Amino acid sequence: MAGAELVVPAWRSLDDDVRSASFWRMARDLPRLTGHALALVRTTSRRWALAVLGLQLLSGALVVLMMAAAREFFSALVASGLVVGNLVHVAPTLVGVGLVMGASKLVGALTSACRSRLGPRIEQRAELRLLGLTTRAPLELFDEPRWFDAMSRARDRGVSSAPVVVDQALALSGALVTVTAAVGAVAFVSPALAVLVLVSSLPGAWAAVRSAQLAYVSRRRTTTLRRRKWVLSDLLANRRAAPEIRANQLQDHLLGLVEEITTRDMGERLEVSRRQALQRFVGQVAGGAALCVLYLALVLLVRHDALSLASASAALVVIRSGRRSLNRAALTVRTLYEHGLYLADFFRFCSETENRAREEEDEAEPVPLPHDCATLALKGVSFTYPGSEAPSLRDVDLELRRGEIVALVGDNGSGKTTLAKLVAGLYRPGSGALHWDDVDLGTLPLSALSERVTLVAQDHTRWPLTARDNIAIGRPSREATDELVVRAARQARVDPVLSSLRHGYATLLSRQFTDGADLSGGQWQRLALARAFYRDAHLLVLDEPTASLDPRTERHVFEELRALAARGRSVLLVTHSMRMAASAHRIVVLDGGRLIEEGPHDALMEKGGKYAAMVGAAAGSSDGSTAVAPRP
Ligand SMILES: Nc1ncnc2c1ncn2[C@@H]1O[C@H](COP(=O)(O)OP(=O)(O)OP(=O)(O)O)[C@@H](O)[C@H]1O
Repeated sequence: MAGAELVVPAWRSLDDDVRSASFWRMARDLPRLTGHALALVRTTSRRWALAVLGLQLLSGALVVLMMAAAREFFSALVASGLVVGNLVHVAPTLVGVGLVMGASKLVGALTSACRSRLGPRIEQRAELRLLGLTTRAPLELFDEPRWFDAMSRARDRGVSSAPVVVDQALALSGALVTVTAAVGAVAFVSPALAVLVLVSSLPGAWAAVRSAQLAYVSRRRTTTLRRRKWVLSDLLANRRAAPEIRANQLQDHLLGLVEEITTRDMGERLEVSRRQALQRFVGQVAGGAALCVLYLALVLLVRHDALSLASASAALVVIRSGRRSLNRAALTVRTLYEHGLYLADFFRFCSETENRAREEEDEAEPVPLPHDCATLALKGVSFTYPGSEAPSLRDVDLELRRGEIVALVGDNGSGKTTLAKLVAGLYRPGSGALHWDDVDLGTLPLSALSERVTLVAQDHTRWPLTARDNIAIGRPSREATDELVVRAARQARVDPVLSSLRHGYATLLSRQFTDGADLSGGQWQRLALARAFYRDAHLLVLDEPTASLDPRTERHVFEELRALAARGRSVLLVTHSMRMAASAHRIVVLDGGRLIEEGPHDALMEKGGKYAAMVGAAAGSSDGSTAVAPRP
């Protein structure tokens, strides 16, 4: 593991963009990147953004006012000849300076307060937009590495960059207003001095940008390293991995790996700090020299009567704040550019995903699907996962009739889960068609079929919700009465377990939260079944729903399924349990993605083909699946 590299994420392709970005390139791209931030502001926090901009203009006006107030003050001071008795005449001008300074601080504080109102709103907006897309995107996109990578990038960096970009865009506009006001005020008394102010700030700005650039490039270089550390440290503190780590005494080995990685990361960070310190030093020396030149120019201007002493002193006050703002602007541009790239990436991902989802919906006409269905038929269905070469299903013809339990059996990888997912409306077939009676489902959105189906997936989710909600989310649109929830729990034989929890059905099923509880593997499986029973859909697609159940519960669940079938529901049951399969009305055998046998247990046993061989193998096994339950 130590030597293995994780896949380098695609977003590292931005490295070169950022590393090689000159100021001119940034200046060219910035309007486009900040445009994205404005789009977010428009739809979330327009009022606060306008308040910030208004306050920033006010702050610019205060800089000019400061110059005037400081000049008045220094003029009065010079006029007083620094005689103590005359100083009283200086007091009003000093009060003026104090008032402008106070107002300036107040406006600064208000600006920060308004800016801080924006970030959380924007982040929430971006996050909800992303999650809205990830939960609605067609499932096949999750099988496309390129899309998945873009999604991780948008989630990991895009969402958190959104508030940063908005904040930095506002910070930049504020800094530019201050710089313009300061340089304008200085230019009013001496244009040459204004040019000098700008030039003398360059070394500091250069050092700030280079330092940020260094940190960024180093962070990118160590991304893979840090991801490996996260993966490992997550496992070292993970509840599920904890028993295995202890039982197999993996502690020292795993800690050794983490130490190796963190040492490399630390070395890189120390090197960056060293180079940053050097750059800061060079910048400060050059900046100090430039400042000396500036002061010298001021002295010369005063000496040659090109500038009054009062104006020169006032200019000094304003120059300080102008230079500070210029340095801030340089840093802000850097951060804005970097995060702007992530945000642009986020928007690109969102619009591509929206287009893909729209294409999927557009292909389909909104023809209403009859509620009930006598036969769901698959006709010549083939399917290949995105990015795979070999098809997982080949030319499958199959009918699922109302009131029938069909067991789907076959070796590992024969295509059972894939077929179940197609029947559940999660994928469209690559070729062939699905018919809901005489409605071709290819003409409908996939969601039309999902509405009529319930799926218990092989790796069903253990929702960190209360026991009650774990069942009720089976159909969120229905009002979850106690009666309905408990009935579903009883059908899945999980009611006694849930009732005996500390807070009964209100117990949170996650040990990651205080007072939370956990269930055994089989109990979680019963809960997943309860959710399916609660959903009460026309067609139940169950992918190995009893793999973790004890034989008595398995038998009970099968009786429930039979009762559902008697009420006109259809059941597609993916199973490795020959006992369950034998009890189904019909058995379908898949092999290498092809349907090779189909019929009731007795007929298939008589045929002596693949199914009979599987039953024979199970009979010879010690997994307890030798006994074949009574057939319907
Ligand atoms: N998301 C995926 N992307 C690419 N190939 C996949 C994907 N899921 C499954 N496959 C491939 O499709 C084939 C059928 O897989 P499927 O999961 O349908 O088999 P299965 O019969 O349910 O197996 P098992 O009994 O082990 O659950 C396998 O070759 C598998 O490698």
